[in-house]
Amino acid sequence: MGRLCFNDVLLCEPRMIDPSMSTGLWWCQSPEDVQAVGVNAVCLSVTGRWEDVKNCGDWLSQFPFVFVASPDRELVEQVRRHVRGLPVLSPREGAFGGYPSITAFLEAHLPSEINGILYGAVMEPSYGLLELARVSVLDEREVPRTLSGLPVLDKLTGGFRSGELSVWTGKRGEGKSTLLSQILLEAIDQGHKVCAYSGELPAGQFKAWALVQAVGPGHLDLFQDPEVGEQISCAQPMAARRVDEWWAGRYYLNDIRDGSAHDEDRILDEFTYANRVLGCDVFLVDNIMTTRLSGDRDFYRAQSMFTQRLTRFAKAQGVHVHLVAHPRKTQQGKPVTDGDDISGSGDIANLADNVFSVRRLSDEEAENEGCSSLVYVMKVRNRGKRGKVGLEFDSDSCRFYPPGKGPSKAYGWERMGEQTTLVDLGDAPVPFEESGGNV
Ligand SMILES: Nc1ncnc2c1ncn2[C@@H]1O[C@H](COP(=O)(O)OP(=O)(O)OP(=O)(O)O)[C@@H](O)[C@H]1O
Repeated sequence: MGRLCFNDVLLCEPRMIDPSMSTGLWWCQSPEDVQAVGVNAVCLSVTGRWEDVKNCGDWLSQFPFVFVASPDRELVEQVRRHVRGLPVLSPREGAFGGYPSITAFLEAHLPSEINGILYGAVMEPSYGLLELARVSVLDEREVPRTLSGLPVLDKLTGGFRSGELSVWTGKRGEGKSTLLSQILLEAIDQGHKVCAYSGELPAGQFKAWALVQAVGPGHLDLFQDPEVGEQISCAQPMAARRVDEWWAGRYYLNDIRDGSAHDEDRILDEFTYANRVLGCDVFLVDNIMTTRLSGDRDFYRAQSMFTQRLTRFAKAQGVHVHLVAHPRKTQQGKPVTDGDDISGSGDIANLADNVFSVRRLSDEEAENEGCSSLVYVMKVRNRGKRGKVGLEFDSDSCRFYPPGKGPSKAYGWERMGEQTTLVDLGDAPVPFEESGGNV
C-alpha cells in the first residue's frame, strides 16, 4: 500500500486514485477496507487526527462527493463533521446486509457486487448548516433567567437570561457592586446557585456587606462609630445564622488570598468547577480591572479576549455572567449612558448581551428625579430596549428598592423552617410596601 501524504492524515493507494470517476471517493474504516475497495478509497491514517482533515481540503475537492463506505454511524458523523464543502453520502439502511465492514462484505460477496453498496446512498445534512424549516423555535418563556427583583428593570430586560453576559459600568463608588450583590441574593432567592469573583474585597468584608443586605432593615444592629460618628450596620447574629443556613451550598466566592486567583485562566477554571460540580448558574466578575489577563496581547485586546471567553462560557454552560467594567477616564463628571463609554476595548460592550450603567445622584438631581440612583439600560440584545430605571437606596441595609416602595423584602431565609420570631415584627413594614408614587 502506497502512502498519500497530507501531513500524514490520509491513507490511500495513489495509483488507484482517479477523481474523474463518477463513483466519488470512498471513505473507509480501515487500511484493509481501503485495499479491499481499491479504486478511489481512503481512510484516516493511523497517526492522522480528524481535526487535520480540513488541511486536505484541496485534494478532497477533486472528487464530486465522499461516500462513507461503512455501516458505522460514528464514522459517518466524523466524516460529515470534518470533510468541508463536499457532499457526504452514507450507505442506505441494510446496504451492508449486516456485515460490519467492506472487508467482511467482500468475503461473502463477489467483487462486482461492491458498487451495490453505493446504490441508494443517503445525502447527509451538512454539518455547519441548518435548514430553518427544521429548526425548533425557541420558546422565550422557557429560557431560564433570573430577575433582579426590581420590576421596572425586569420589564426592560425580561430578566437575566442563561447563556448571556451582562456588563455593568459606572464611575467608582456609584453602587455597581452593591446592586450586583443584591442581584445575586435575588438569584439565590429564586433557587439559583451563584459564584462571585470579587477582586478587591476580602471574603470577610464581602460577606459582611452581603449579610447586611440579606437580613434587611428589620434585622440590623446599628452602631455609632465612636471616633468619627458614622453609623455602622451589622446583621443581628441570629438572623446571620439563619442566612448562613439559607445560602449554604448556594453562594461561592473565588478565594483571592491565593496568588494566582486573579489570573483569567484561574477565574474561568473556578467558574467551570462551580458550574459543573456545584451547580452554579449565575456568575459575577467584579471587576475586569482587577483580573490578570493572559498572554502578551495588548491591554485592550486582552480585555476583549477575556470578555469573549466569558461570553463563550455563558453560552456553553447555559449560565448568566455579570461583568463589571469601569468607564473611560474622559467620562469623569459626565453620566455614563453609552456602551462606548466603557474603558478599554469597545468590544466589551459589543460582545455583551446587556449593558447597564449605575449612577448615584447628587441631592439636587435626586430631588428632580424622585430617586437616589439611576440604572441606565444601554443595551438589551434580546429586546432592543433602552431606558433608565430610578431606584431608592437604604443606606442601613444597602438595599436598592423601587421609589414609592420600601427596602423590607423578606428573602428565603425568613421563610425557611419554623417561623422563629427574631424581633418584634409588629411595626415592621411589609415587603416593598406602597408609600408613594412610582418612577
Ligand atoms: N444611591 C446610593 N446612596 C447612598 N449610598 C450609596 C448609593 N449607592 C451605593 N452607595 C454606597 O456607596 C458605596 C460604594 O458602592 P459600591 O462599592 O457598590 O460602588 P461601585 O460602583 O461598585 O464602586 P467601585 O467601582 O469602586 O467598585 C457603598 O458603601 C454603597 O453602600
